[in-house]
Amino acid sequence: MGIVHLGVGGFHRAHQALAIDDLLRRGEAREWGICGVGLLPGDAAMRDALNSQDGLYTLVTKHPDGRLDARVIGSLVEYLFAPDDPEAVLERLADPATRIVSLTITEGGYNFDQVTGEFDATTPAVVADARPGAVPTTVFGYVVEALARRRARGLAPFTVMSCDNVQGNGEKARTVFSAFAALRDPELGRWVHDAVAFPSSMVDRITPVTTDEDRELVRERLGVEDRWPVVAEPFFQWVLEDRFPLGRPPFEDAGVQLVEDVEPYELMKLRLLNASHQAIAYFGWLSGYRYAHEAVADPVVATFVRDFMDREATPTLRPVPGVDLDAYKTTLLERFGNPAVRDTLARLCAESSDRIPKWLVPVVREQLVAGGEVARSAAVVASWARYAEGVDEQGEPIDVVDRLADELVPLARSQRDDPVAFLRNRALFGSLAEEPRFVEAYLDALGSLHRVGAHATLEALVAGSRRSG
Ligand SMILES: NC(=O)c1ccc[n+]([C@@H]2O[C@H](COP(=O)([O-])OP(=O)(O)OC[C@H]3O[C@@H](n4cnc5c(N)ncnc54)[C@H](O)[C@@H]3O)[C@@H](O)[C@H]2O)c1
Ligand SMILES: O=P(O)(O)OC[C@@H](O)[C@@H](O)[C@H](O)[C@H](O)CO
Repeated sequence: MGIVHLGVGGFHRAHQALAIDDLLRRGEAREWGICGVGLLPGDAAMRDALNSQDGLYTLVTKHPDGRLDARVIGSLVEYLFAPDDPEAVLERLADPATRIVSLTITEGGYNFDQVTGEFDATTPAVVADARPGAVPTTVFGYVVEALARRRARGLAPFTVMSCDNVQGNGEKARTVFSAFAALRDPELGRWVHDAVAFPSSMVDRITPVTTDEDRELVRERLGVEDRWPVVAEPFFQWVLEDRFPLGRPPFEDAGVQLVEDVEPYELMKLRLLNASHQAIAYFGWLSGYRYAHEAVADPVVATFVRDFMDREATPTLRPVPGVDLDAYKTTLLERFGNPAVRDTLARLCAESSDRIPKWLVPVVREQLVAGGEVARSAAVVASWARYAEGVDEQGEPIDVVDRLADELVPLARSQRDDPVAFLRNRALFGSLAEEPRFVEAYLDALGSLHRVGAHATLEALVAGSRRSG
């Protein structure tokens, strides 16, 4: 087992585990099987599912015309649930056979301040993990204790490969893991910073949450009783920096693009795909849709999203080697529109406070500096603020799933009297509430959302774009 993966959710099982499975089938990655690890209490369900079926599961690829491909993935050779036996996880990480530790721990998992980009050392679980002799509970505690053990044993550090939708995910991982290590010991912090490789990557495959219908589909069509299959769209992309001092699987044989500089690809993906998901999510929900494909089948939503991509996101990108951006954007809308995938707007609306600041706010900042357009980005932020009120346009409750919900919902409700209230949250938006051009567009959109609702607001924005050419 050469890889330990932390955060075995849907995405890892549809992406990296597939790539390794491809290589194993070709006989090319025998020493690169994956040990999956779950760190959070909620991962007990994955432990039970995977361990009851020898780590095997079904990956179902859903094509837009309704065709399905299904295969059993066998690259997860072991699964450890860390709360059951923290020491077993630490020793698996410290084992000389472990050469890569990969991560899909979500954007929030990196625990950094959204404005300064610095590691947040005040989180209670982090404070606890930094104490001498602590039994870890966080990703920081596990990875850094394992690195410290390797160092003490004269073993080279493993490579930490982040596969999360965080810009500069490798560098960000270096920042947060070395900052945590420095809390334990400044010298250890310097060593983690300098001696550990943190390649960055761009990863892409829309992987919705598995539903009971998916389980039923696997049972009916394939005759397989699978406790936790995973479903995904056909599209697969992985662009990776080739910095693996202890070696790596021959990823290129599994369709991975190995490049010197992943940043142009990351910016393209996070600002065109993920930020557009945010553009679809709240406006879509408030307009009465529940699935991404339903929302983009509405020409007003699709035109708004394409205008956002063309006029606000694209001007902030760098040239992307070998990519025709126009075709990329057209393909994105086709992917969002795949009716078979049934990606829920609820998934896209969750954990907004970890997504909007990371994907959309950087677009706004760059557009403000360059004198570019910001009206659509401002409207997306306003649509989140309206959604965060927790009540829809019919007076029905909205389940706001966000680690900051307790703080954000009252703030959003107060904006009926104080319209800039939500935007003044500096931890999320920095100084955006002091940018007159942005604030004007934001207040226009929020006022319109309150007066005429989400769909009419989008119609006006789209019509405004046509008038201004
Ligand atoms: N689903 C997709 O379409 C997709 C596509 C590309 C990239 N990704 C990346 O993968 C991440 C996970 O997506 P998913 O669909 O697998 O989600 P998921 O909910 O199925 O799984 C998330 C996993 O991350 C773990 N996790 C969450 N917070 C953590 C924390 N603070 N510390 C340690 N572990 C933590 C959970 O325990 C779980 O194992 C996304 O946040 C994104 O960065 C997802
Ligand atoms: O999973 P998250 O939190 O990074 O974001 C939600 C979606 O935008 C995301 O999962 C996309 O579906 C994915 O990034 C496509 O590759």
